[in-house]
Amino acid sequence: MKVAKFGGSSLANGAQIQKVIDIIKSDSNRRIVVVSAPGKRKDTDTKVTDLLIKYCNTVSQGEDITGIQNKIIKRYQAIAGHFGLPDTALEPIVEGITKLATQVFPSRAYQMAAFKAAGENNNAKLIAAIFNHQQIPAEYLDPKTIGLTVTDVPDDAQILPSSYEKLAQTLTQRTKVAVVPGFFGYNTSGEVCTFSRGGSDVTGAILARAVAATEYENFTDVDAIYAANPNIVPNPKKITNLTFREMRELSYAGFSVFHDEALIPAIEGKIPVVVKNTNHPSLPGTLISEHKKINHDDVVAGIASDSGFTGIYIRKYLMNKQVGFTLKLLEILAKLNISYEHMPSGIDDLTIIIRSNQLTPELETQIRAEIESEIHPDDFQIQHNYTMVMIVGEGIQDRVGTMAAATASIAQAGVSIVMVNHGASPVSITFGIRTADADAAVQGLYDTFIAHQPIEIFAEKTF
Ligand SMILES: Nc1ncnc2c1ncn2[C@@H]1O[C@H](COP(=O)(O)OP(=O)(O)O)[C@@H](O)[C@H]1O
Ligand SMILES: N[C@@H](CC(=O)OP(=O)(O)O)C(=O)O
Repeated sequence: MKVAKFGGSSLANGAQIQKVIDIIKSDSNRRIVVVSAPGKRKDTDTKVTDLLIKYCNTVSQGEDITGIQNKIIKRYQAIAGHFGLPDTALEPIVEGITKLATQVFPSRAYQMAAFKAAGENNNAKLIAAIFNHQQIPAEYLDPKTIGLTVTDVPDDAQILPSSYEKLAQTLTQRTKVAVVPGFFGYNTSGEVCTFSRGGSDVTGAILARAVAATEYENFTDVDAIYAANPNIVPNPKKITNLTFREMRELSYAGFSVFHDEALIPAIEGKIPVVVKNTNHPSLPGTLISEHKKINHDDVVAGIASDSGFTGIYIRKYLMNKQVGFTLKLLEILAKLNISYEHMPSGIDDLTIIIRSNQLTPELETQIRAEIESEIHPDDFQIQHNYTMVMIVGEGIQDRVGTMAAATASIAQAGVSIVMVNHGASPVSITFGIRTADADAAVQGLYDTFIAHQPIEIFAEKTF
């Protein structure tokens, strides 16, 4: 059995959904279909999820909702119209979207989650109706009915491991194609909680693990995963094969084509993931699996970059002799509910790198005050606008000369490196770069490691 997830770009209008129908018809193993909300029809368009966020804000502010409500309903109407669906098929969708405005929620965060989730939920209902209309026996399945229970975090939920058993029971041995909305589940009290943005990939991976699928197919709008973001490097090379570890690092560091958290269920269940193009489904795409054949000339599989990081820099002489120093620092962050991403350290210096979106000006003031009073640093700075640039490849750690080639190529691009994290992961090296310089660094690394392979590797050394 295969689980096929279709992203917003594959479901943006009737013509795209026709391609989805053809894909489902062409392989009877595709039994579970996970759908996103309708995405952008062209660059200047707005995703339905973003329209729903606006809708929720308009409701909260007590403003006139007619315009935004109609805009959302029209997206579904246009799709239904393309397939000549009867009005009765659209009624529950119109009702669902209209009802949101008057529903009462335990808090603003749950309200926003329910609005966002309505994008995928109504699309799944509509697509199940279209499948049936096109003689594909299909049924819409609510994440609540199938047992997709998640942690109680309205906009960044995680699957509860105990869900897998119920999901396996409810999803296997169905005679019809199951159409499941991506992006959300329910907490144990029955409230909608979404995954983070792009999280329909996560739903697909969870269901694939639950049913021990032979493959998790992730259909999108590119022929493969490229060795660098095509919005940064023109015409990058396609990647045929990646390991789970490589993909996890690349998606964490900015390969937005596949959600980084979606790798976890795939890794746990050893489910091969294939990223394919809905517009060219006969192309092989990129296979992500536990192992891959290592080509010794390919030191680096991909180069990713992600902006939006902040460094908290601390210098404290004899930090290395102080028992519990780092613990004290991390306790301050934990108390303020801040998680960290990286923590490179020297003898007297330490930088904690966090996602900038966790900070508010008030929190920053609080961090400053707590660190000054608890730690008494000799120097202390909060530095914004970091971008993490990462080179990723199996065996990178063991190839003598990789770091030298990487730093030389960043230098040749005229970029200075603010931070390096090498050795923590056996498959990646991370460079902290000023955001204004990040694209130049990515291009430089791409030219060295991907465009002009093979690079000179002096030897391979393992422990
Ligand atoms: N390394 C990469 N390879 C391929 N696509 C990438 C890469 N990095 C970023 N992307 C972007 O990811 C997009 C696909 O992801 P997304 O927009 O979330 O699709 P979907 O709507 O199918 O979920 C591509 O159109 C591309 O712009
Ligand atoms: N619609 C949600 C979830 C998602 O995964 O969408 P997409 O498949 O279009 O990236 C979002 O925009 O975040």
